[in-house]
Amino acid sequence: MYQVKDNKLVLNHGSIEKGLIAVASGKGGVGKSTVTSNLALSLKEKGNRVGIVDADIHGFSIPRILGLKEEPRALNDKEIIPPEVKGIKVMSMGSFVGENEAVIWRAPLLAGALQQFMEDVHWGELDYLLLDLPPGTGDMALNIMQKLPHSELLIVTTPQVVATKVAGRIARVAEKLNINIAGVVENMSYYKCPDCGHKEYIFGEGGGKELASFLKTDLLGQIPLEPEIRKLGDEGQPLILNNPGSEVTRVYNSIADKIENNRGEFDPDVKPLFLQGSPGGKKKV
Ligand SMILES: Nc1ncnc2c1ncn2[C@@H]1O[C@H](COP(=O)(O)OP(=O)(O)OP(=O)(O)O)[C@@H](O)[C@H]1O
Repeated sequence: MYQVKDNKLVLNHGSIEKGLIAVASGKGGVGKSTVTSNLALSLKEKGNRVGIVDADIHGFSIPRILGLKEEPRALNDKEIIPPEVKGIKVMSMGSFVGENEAVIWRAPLLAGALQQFMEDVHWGELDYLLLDLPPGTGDMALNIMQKLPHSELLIVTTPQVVATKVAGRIARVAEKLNINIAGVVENMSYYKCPDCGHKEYIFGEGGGKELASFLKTDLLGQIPLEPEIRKLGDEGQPLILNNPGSEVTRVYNSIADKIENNRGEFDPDVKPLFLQGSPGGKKKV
């Protein structure tokens, strides 16, 4: 699917220079796609070239959140031009798999589509490619991680104990596959009263921190529960572009900074095709 050369992932029609980040969650609905979209924009605002693969076959939400209307364009039967929205190149499985197609049929399609996305899409030179994984530890998320051993796992969870427990499971799967963990993002951490500033921990407190310490990784940030995130997400206007001075934007920018600073090197000895027991794909430097 790609080769590692000069500390880059070299694709047929492009390259990934800094990171292939797989965004995962144990449970659905914790805000994985919202985090993927806003983080992609924050990385882009810092001058990075960013692409997203929406592989969440249970609900393709990236196009809605980013306000993407355009479809990918086929140059011929082997080359695809990805649509671009707000400076981000996006390929969504939704363009290839019917909304009403049964999930059981989608799994094999997903594996084929992912390969096609990596091999046939004209990504050009990217700094980051973010993958919005299907929620949970099911075959689909596993399959993607196996095929992309140079990816790093970014885990999104709410502070709820049950959510962090399930998120922990996917991290352990990643560990078995020797996939590096980029860190944990806690979403919907608290609601701050706009009048008095009091913080209400609606989904409990401390889950993200606990999960990060259990996985020996970093808690990269805690994103508040903010009605504007939902509203703007539904309108295709992600919050960080619309409210650059907000606390939420500040948290996203700080997560993006940490990702930039923790950048490792792609290990050329790891081959893209999964081999049991092969070492992790990105060395920390
Ligand atoms: N911090 C937040 N504050 C308020 N609403 C949020 C926040 N994060 C996400 N949401 C909202 O929660 C809902 C679920 O978010 P999203 O679709 O990103 O979740 P998901 O984990 O990708 O879901 P799934 O993978 O199950 O499709 C959306 O309506 C989104 O706008």
